[in-house]
Amino acid sequence: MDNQPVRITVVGGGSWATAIIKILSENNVNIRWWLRNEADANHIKKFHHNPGYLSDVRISPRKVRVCTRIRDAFRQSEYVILAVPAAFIADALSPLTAKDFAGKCVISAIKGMIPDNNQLVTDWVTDQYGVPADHVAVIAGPCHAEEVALEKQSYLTIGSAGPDSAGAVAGLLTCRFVQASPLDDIYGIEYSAVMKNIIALACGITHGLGYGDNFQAVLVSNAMQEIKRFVDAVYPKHRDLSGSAYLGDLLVTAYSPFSRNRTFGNLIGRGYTIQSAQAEMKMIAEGYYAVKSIHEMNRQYGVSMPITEAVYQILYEGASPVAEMNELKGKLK
Ligand SMILES: NC(=O)C1=CN([C@@H]2O[C@H](COP(=O)(O)OP(=O)(O)OC[C@H]3O[C@@H](n4cnc5c(N)ncnc54)[C@H](OP(=O)(O)O)[C@@H]3O)[C@@H](O)[C@H]2O)C=CC1
Ligand SMILES: O=C(CO)COP(=O)(O)O
Repeated sequence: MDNQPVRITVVGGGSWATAIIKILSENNVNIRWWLRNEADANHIKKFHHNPGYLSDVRISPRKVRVCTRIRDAFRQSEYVILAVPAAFIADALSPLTAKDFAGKCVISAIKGMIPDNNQLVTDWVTDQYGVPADHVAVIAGPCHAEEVALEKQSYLTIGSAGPDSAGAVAGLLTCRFVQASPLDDIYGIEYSAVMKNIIALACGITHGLGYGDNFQAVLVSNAMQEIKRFVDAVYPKHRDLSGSAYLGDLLVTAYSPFSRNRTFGNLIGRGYTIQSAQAEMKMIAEGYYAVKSIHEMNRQYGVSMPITEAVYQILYEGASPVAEMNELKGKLK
């Protein structure tokens, strides 16, 4: 049996990248970890903790080599995991060419869209770097980095077009406290993951405005139908949206105090401006960017999406959260 460690590149220095490294490090791996910040990289090399995110997580120097030059991080790896918010991934990978990706399986852990052209990250990777579709996968499922840090039992779903690569990636991400399973609905999973962030913003906004659990339950059930309408219109396929990669991820993001999107929405509902909410939160709420992409995409599809539209109006058209949610109230059942 081949006992060589699996060689993996992880791109991103935030909470999800740190949590993924913790999961992977439970297995027989050799990780090259790229982060942009030189001071953070030096701190990790010296003290074996990420100073900015999940700083309780120990980074094993035996398994993880930290790099700030992305080409170094890509050298010799079999798998590349992308975990930088979608708005910054093009910038992070800009020194690379298709040659750097040759032969590698690329896995997006990003739950957002490329804002410049409203593209899914997996499609963008294929277009930009020529990675074949059967070498691309996504990491999905209801899983907050903070709970991974605490080793709380969690579940991930690995989506890919080809079941073989999803199975192999699921094996790498299964450990004492995480169970990962493959699923062959890469686009459905990816769009659902993008959209649940928008819904979590709506949950946060309404919570901030003083709406209660009764309203929230109706909001989330209507949201599930809204996600289904959109995903079925964009990528029709028989899929069971009650699975944990869809409904489970919507629930955890809509209700968990760890959610970046819910927290951002809550600040908006409490009267913060977008700039002050962004300044208050160190972390990135993907839904802020995604709602613009989905709104623009929906010009083509014309799907009824009252929740997404309300969030868009509040975040991009200066609509009052009170008035917008008052209007939404009448559209839910
Ligand atoms: N956190 C979670 O529980 C989960 C997150 N995800 C997804 O993972 C992705 C990453 O999110 P997450 O780790 O939470 O984000 P964080 O907010 O924790 O970290 C953001 C990361 O982005 C980097 N960054 C910020 N601005 C730029 C820039 N202009 N150029 C390059 N890098 C930049 C930050 O670097 P620096 O520190 O140097 O500023 C940091 O490494 C998102 O798509 C998210 O939806 C998915 C599942 C769970
Ligand atoms: O996707 C997530 C949990 O599954 C993380 O969501 P937030 O970015 O809102 O924290």
